[in-house]
Amino acid sequence: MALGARPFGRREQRAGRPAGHGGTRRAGAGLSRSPPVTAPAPALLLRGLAVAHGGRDLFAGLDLTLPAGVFSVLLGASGVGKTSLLRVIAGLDRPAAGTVAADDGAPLAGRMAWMGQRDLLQPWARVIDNVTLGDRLRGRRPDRDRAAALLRRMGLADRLAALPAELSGGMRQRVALARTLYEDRPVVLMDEPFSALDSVTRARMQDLAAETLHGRTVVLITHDPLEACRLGQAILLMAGAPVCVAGMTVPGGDVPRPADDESVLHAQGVLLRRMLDAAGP
Ligand SMILES: Nc1ncnc2c1ncn2[C@@H]1O[C@H](COP(=O)(O)OP(=O)(O)OP(=O)(O)O)[C@@H](O)[C@H]1O
Repeated sequence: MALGARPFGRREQRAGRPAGHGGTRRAGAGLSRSPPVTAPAPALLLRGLAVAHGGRDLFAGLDLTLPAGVFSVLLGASGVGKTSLLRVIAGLDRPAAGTVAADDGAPLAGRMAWMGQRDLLQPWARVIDNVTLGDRLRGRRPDRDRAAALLRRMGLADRLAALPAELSGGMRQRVALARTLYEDRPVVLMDEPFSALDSVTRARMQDLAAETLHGRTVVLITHDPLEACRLGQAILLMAGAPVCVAGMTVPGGDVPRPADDESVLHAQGVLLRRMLDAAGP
């Protein structure tokens, strides 16, 4: 299947089905400290976003809709601003202008889980306690059985009592992924969540994430076109300064798509070509 793309443009690139308009919310409210919820996942409405670092405009008047209940995958060259955008969506950074809102009009605070590039594991806490850390911070009783089940599915059944310093980089990343999935939020923001994993483990964790996060609004940053084509239900390529976003046509089929599917392999090739073109000579 051909992978098309709309031309780069600074204004809205709508990815996925239309969504009703809700109230606006200024980013900066911070990530959740409230109890986990299992609730309908909203679309994310980014309107007029402006972000600058060191006198350079990363975003200027960026409008983007991230559709409800599906995986949106962000790709783009190193330094283009993917993490900066995700941090603004998360409310960790405040944009110079613009808003991030849910299309259902309810506040996003309390509905998001965040997995950054750094695993942020607490060095003194054992693996299972790192996974349930959010519950303990909120004064809730941790569900250790659920945490252990997640860790077992991640191949870490024999590491529940280990300290982070006793783990490999890939193991640490899986613990951080388990912590993110454990939070059970309708909106999940993940910055290169599989980057430290070998190919087999990566494919397995992609499968697990697709299954566990089915129906959630997921925004996932990756440098890997195959990952984008396996998981993406909206695939967004960022380029330029200020950033333009191009919505790519996604391969057909449910996610996770098989890595050896002909349409996935074709789409991966087309996407890589687009990334090379966007990077310039
Ligand atoms: N807190 C900050 N202060 C100053 N400059 C920053 C800050 N955060 C990011 N930048 C700059 O903004 C630009 C975009 O950074 P960002 O981390 O968003 O890129 P990225 O696309 O996620 O890159 P990568 O793929 O390498 O993770 C870079 O030039 C970076 O140096």
